[in-house]
Amino acid sequence: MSSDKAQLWAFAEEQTTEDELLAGARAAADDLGIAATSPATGALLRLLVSTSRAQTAVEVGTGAGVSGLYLLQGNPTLTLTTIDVESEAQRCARELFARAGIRASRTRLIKGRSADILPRLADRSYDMVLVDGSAEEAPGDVEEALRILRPGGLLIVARALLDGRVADPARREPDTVALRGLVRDVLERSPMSSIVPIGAGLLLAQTRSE
Ligand SMILES: C[S@@+](CC[C@H](N)C(=O)[O-])C[C@H]1O[C@@H](n2cnc3c(N)ncnc32)[C@H](O)[C@@H]1O
Repeated sequence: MSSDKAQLWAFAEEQTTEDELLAGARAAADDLGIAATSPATGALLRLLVSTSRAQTAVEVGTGAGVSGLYLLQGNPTLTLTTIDVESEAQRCARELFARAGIRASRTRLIKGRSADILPRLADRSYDMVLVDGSAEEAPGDVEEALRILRPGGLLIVARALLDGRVADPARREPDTVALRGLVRDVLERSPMSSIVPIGAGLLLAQTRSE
């Protein structure tokens, strides 16, 4: 990355200030070895929920709840279904949502692997799906996300550029290869799509309206 680009990226990341709740959740994620959504990415997620007036969202990768709280802040009537394999992470997220004053009825935390849980969710039922679990499982998660999204719904893949690795053709690790293929595939398939180099990269695609 040129130093100009690095400076731009750092500037964008520094513009979002987080309150004590989010800062505490970020520290809890850190203690668990979980990379929480960056502040600038969180702010964009919140804005996307708000502007799209999403009512129903699904998240793969609850972590300690950082991205979930940003989503929930975007619309006071949003309900969030969030999936993670780690019960300790979900315990932190549940506490965070309670401390933030989120009514329990607005969240459904499901412990399990995305490949087992997503197939149980109904077709064409959700306004937004955020995929932020394992990079190698992201292609399968995206297929399920496209099935459960309603027409005109929004698919978001976090960490889609794995920081800079996806953009570097010399990098051939399995997770890098999986995400490189996924980014290309989603951008080709969806006329309403974009890759945003914020945080570790955010891939956005709107499903076709009917
Ligand atoms: C990058 S962290 C998510 C961070 C979270 N979205 C945030 O911003 O705070 C990835 C999370 O996905 C979970 N995970 C990884 N693979 C998964 C899978 N296949 N199904 C469900 N959860 C998974 C991990 O346990 C971890 O908590």
